[in-house]
Amino acid sequence: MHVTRLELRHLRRFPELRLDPAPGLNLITGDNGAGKTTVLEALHLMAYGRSFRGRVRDGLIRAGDEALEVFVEWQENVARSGGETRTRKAGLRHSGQDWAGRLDGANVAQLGDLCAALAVVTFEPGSHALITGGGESRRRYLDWGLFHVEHDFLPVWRRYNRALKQRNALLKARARDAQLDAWDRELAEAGEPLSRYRERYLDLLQARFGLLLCELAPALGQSRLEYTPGWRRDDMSLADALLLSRERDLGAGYTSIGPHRADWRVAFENLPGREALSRGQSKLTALAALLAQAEHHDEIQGEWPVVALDDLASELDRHHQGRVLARLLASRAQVFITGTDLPPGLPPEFPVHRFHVEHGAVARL
Ligand SMILES: Nc1ncnc2c1ncn2[C@@H]1O[C@H](COP(=O)(O)OP(=O)(O)OP(=O)(O)O)[C@@H](O)[C@H]1O
Repeated sequence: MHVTRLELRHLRRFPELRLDPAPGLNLITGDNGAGKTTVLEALHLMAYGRSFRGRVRDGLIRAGDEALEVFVEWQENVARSGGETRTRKAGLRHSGQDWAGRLDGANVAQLGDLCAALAVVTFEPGSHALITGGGESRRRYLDWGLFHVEHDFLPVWRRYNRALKQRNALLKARARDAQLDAWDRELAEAGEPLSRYRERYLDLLQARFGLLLCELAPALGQSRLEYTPGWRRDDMSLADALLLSRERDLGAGYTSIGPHRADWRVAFENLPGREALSRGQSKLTALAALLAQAEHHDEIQGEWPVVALDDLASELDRHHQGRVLARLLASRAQVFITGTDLPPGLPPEFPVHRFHVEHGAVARL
């Protein structure tokens, strides 16, 4: 899949901006504060419904404006049609309170519909949190992959989250057992398959992740991805676990166990745990996880997601940059890289499409 047009309005410093990227490697340069990251942020916003730099109400909308708008047009392979492509278009308007989305000319009821249509893998300065941060980003990682490769996943995910919201509201209101029984059943019926999807997906990434990490950070040795379901699944069903935790949950006012508490971790042969990773090593581990996901997407969907690498040169040394870029070039993925200059790890023979951001505008070099 590759983006052919990206337009944004009232996003951070830009009143408006349009970028017509090429397939392959797109390099966006500019001075500090020029707005390079904002361009990737716009793409990420469309693909995830959120920024990687905080909430919309925390300054994503340009000062003095009411709402931001992003428009993306992209080409994607039509699955199993022998190389046929189609053009897709999505638009998003966000005021901080309300949002409205359009996909291929029609309004969408859920932001998730946009996220499921446009696949973007983003690696940015905060991406090490995937390995060293809290479990939410790791659950989101699994769910993102599943949205894109498993058609039946989204309804299960929505059903689970709706049931969780209802159960939590009832717990807060200290509802009666009969009411809670119904939502426990619903939560368990959605939560069991949700958990199996996630575990199987992580398992499918296992081999690719191991190879990528060996290539990117050989000193870390062998590694394994390990899943924890969020309740003692080996001992009991989710329905039983919910019943067992009901008293405690009524006291706390929220559901303390279940797939919304699931997590995964990387177990290293040569290290006691993630705490022993250097910052650079945790970045490389996160990158291996993201690239494993992108490769898997390619295997299932027949094409790579768009890859957005923010400030690559400050994240990786030139040796690692070179390896990552060589791998991406071989994949034929569309890649966006931002930086104040050409990344030092970029081999001179690489074909690159260059853009420069300056004074609130972008120019093709
Ligand atoms: N809500 C806002 N309204 C107006 N301007 C904003 C707003 N939020 C951020 N900005 C400005 O927009 C720009 C955002 O820059 P961005 O982080 O995209 O730059 P960059 O080129 O990636 O910079 P760096 O190289 O320093 O990482 C900055 O100049 C910032 O001051």
